[in-house]
Amino acid sequence: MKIAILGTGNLGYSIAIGILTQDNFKFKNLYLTKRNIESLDSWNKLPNVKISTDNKKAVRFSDVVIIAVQPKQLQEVLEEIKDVVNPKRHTVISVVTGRKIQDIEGVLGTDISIIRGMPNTAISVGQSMTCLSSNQKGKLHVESAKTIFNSVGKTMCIEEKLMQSATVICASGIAFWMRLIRATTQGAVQLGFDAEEAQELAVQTCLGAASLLVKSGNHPEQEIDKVTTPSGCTIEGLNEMEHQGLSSSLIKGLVTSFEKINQI
Ligand SMILES: NC(=O)C1=CN([C@@H]2O[C@H](COP(=O)(O)OP(=O)(O)OC[C@H]3O[C@@H](n4cnc5c(N)ncnc54)[C@H](OP(=O)(O)O)[C@@H]3O)[C@@H](O)[C@H]2O)C=CC1
Ligand SMILES: O=C(O)[C@@H]1CCC=N1
Repeated sequence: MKIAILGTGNLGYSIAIGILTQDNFKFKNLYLTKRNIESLDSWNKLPNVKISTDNKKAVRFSDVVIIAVQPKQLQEVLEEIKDVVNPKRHTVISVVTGRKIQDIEGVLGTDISIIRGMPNTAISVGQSMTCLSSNQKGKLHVESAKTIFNSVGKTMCIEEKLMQSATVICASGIAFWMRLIRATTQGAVQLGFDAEEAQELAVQTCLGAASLLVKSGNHPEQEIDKVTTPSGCTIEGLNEMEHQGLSSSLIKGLVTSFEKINQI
C-alpha cells in the first residue's frame, strides 16, 4: 500500500509515526506533505518515506490519501488535488474535524471512495481508537482503512452523524484523560510522593483500571464495588468527588466540546 498524508502536523505526524513503527502493517511508501517541511528533514533519511510540499505529487504516488489539515485548510487542499484524484485508484481518508463526507464529495465527486476517520494521537504508540464512516463508494474500501487503523489501535465503523460525538470522546478524549491523570498526580504529590513517582503511580493505575474493563468486559461499577470496602476510605473519597461534581463536570465538558464542533 502506498500512503500519502497531506498535512503532517500534530495528528498527521502521529499517524506517520504509528504506521512506521508498527510491525504488523506493511506499507510500500509513505508520502508526507506540509507547506514548511524543515521540521520533517530527518524523515528524508528513511528509504521508503518521501517528504514534499507538493500535495498533487503525493497523491499521484499513492493509493490511500489521508488528509490531516485543519478544517479551514481543507477546501484549498481539496481544490488542489481534485484533478489528480482517480476514482479507479484512490481512497481518500479525511481526519478533518467537522467536515462532512458530503463537503468532500462536493469538490472531489461522488465517484471517489471517501472515508471519514477520527483517530487520536495515541496512534503514534499503536493505541488509537479510530472511528470510521464512508460514502457509498468508500464502503468497498473500508476494509483497507481498517487494516491501516487496526494496525495502530482499534477501529469502530459508525454512522457519520455520530462522528462529532466520536471526536469529543476519542480525539479530544486524549486531552481530557491527560488532565484527569495530571490531577491524580497533583493529589499524589500533596499526599507525599515526588512528581516522578506520582506520575508513575497515576499512569499505571489508570492503565490498570482500563485493562480491567478491557479484559473482563465488566461495567465500571462492578469493579468499583470490589474496591469500596464498607465504611472504607474509597467510598468516602468517591462520594466527596461526586458531591463536588466529578461525573457532572465531565459530562458537561463533553457536551460543551460537542457544541463547539458544530461551530468549527
Ligand atoms: N490533534 C489531534 O489530536 C486531532 C486532530 N484532528 C483533526 O486533524 C486535523 C489536523 O489537526 P492537527 O494535526 O492538530 O493540526 P496541525 O495544525 O498541527 O496540522 C495541520 C498540518 O497541515 C499542514 N498544512 C496546512 N496547509 C497545508 C497544505 N495546503 N498542504 C499541506 N499541508 C498543509 C500544516 O503545516 P504547514 O503549515 O507547514 O503547511 C500542519 O502541519 C484537524 O482537522 C483536526 O481537527 C482530529 C483528531 C485528533
Ligand atoms: O481540538 C480540536 O478541535 C481537534 C479535534 C479533536 C482533537 N483536536
